[in-house]
Amino acid sequence: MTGRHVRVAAVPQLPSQGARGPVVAVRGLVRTYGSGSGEVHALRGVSLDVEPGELVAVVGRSGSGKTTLLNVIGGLDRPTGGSVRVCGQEVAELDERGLAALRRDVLAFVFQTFGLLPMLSAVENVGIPLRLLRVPARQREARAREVLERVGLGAAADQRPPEMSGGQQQRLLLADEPTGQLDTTTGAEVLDLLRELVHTEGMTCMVSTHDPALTAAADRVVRLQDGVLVPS
Ligand SMILES: Nc1ncnc2c1ncn2[C@@H]1O[C@H](COP(=O)(O)OP(=O)(O)OP(=O)(O)O)[C@@H](O)[C@H]1O
Repeated sequence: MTGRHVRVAAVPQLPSQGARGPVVAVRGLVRTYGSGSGEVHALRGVSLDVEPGELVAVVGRSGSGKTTLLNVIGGLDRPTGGSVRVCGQEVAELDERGLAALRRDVLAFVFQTFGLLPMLSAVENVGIPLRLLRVPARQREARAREVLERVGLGAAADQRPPEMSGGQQQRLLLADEPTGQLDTTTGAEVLDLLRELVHTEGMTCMVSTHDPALTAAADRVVRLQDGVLVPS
């Protein structure tokens, strides 16, 4: 899978993040692609709650609907039926401005590699492709700083992307196979950072993964099979 693209729609008024109840409440979620003989039933009635501060791993075979589930929860894709509430807000009711506000204030996405990993500093993010090429750490950092200087971001090198500054509690991180294409060491680092965000900063996190180490670290594992949740 690849990160599919953002379609943004506006209820800028999001409910208070201090509100009680689950961060994510999914009910009878259906997502069907195409029509007629080409219909694909990616999600066929999924219901699920994610409580504040939980790290939930979504597992299942390739094509079982993991990415679709995260994309619909994050408002990157629209449901065909059912309901998704994030911090009490029905995501399908949000228009472009509302979804933009949701992303700014409540949730963050991590896609498979190469996207910005919100928990890493700018210099670490820029260094990811070099890391995958096994460029040694010092060289990697020097090159990443040079690139940031060149684009006028030298001063931001050690900052994390602002939307993840950690100032807010009860933020939702949706991560689609965050360790999918990383080597074991880098994958373990990302996993440590995820744990830290959830356990010390109180974030709520849903990850889709095929990675047993990530599954083992989760508070709860939910399994998708052909678009439905099955006992894991
Ligand atoms: N935009 C789309 N148009 C048509 N079919 C799609 C689209 N997005 C997903 N699908 C189909 O929906 C089903 C679920 O796909 P999805 O990417 O959610 O699975 P996944 O569990 O994330 O797989 P992977 O582990 O390979 O990432 C698959 O059959 C896929 O081909």
